[in-house]
Amino acid sequence: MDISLWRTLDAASNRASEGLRVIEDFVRYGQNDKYLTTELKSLRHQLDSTLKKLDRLTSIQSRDTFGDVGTTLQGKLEQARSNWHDLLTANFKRLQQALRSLEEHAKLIDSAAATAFEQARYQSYSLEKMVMTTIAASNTFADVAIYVLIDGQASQPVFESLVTKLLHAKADVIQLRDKNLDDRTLVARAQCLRQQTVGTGTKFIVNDRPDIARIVSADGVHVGQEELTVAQARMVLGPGKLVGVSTHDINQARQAIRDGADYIGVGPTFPSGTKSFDHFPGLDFLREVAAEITLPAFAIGGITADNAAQVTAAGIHRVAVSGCVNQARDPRAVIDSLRSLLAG
Ligand SMILES: Cc1ncc(COP(=O)(O)OP(=O)(O)O)c(N)n1
Ligand SMILES: Cc1ncsc1CCOP(=O)(O)O
Ligand SMILES: [Mg+2]
Repeated sequence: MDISLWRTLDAASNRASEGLRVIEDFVRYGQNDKYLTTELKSLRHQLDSTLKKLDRLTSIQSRDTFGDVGTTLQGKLEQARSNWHDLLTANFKRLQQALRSLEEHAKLIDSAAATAFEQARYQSYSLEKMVMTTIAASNTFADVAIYVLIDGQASQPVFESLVTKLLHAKADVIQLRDKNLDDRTLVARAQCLRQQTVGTGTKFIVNDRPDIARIVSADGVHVGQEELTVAQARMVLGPGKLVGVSTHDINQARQAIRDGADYIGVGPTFPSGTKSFDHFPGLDFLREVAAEITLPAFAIGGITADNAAQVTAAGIHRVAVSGCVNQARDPRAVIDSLRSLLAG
């Protein structure tokens, strides 16, 4: 066996492990994201077990750091990482390049190991998407706590007046959710909501209908478990838009992360006057999400200023509400009290 092959495998395996460690440390200590940390750790273990199968001792013995012509060739950008995006991108690249090098060189000695490196590389692409989307979404929703669902109301003027009140109350997100209006009226309401929200800082999401969200240039769409997938919604909406998905158990919440959703709705939490349910994942589900997921999560279902403290006690500090705001004589007062409860 050519010693230069072992030397290459040694260098590439160190590079892969180091890149992966940097990403894992960032997600673990910087983001406190248990789910993503677990996924990264599982890739690290998978990689370690493949490396162990290769002859590790021979590769360490073939190491020649002082004789490595590459140690003094440092790219100008290597010591410059201006933000989390650069840092993570550079380390995912390092990981993926090292895995490709391991794969190609392992082909010369161990085809099973080569296949395992290839699979690890594909997994790293998925992890990159999950990590980058989660961190970007956490930034996008950093100051977002109150998400209000409204229907199209009895007429356009009534609708406009409700939206005006919600904007004065500084609702962070308004979702247009109407299951009864015909498409043309729904588009008209959506256009009106777009005009009223543009430039206000309040995000505008359309429920169920990526097509309508696209027509009116909404900020995004919300889809349920039986509707278009996150990927299909993005295909319709185009790039740079938000896609949220409803989740009712922890596996759906994890899947939403793997699918690249920008946020999740978690619930139903309590019985709701807006929509009826016969199963309530409730506060236990909120606790599960809070314990392992940092993708922005909005508790939904029957939430009011009277029970919001239970939501925060479960570890969730964002809510999606309908009845308690829409039926209030003073929506602003409800939003203000929700906001202070969620901040506490
Ligand atoms: C923020 C948010 N979370 C959950 C839902 C519910 O969506 P879905 O399960 O598709 O049910 P419908 O709202 O379509 O009846 C939501 N709309 N928004
Ligand atoms: C659409 C939806 N999905 C789960 S609960 C719910 C309705 C939320 O409205 P409310 O805050 O009035 O319970
Ligand atoms: Mg839906």
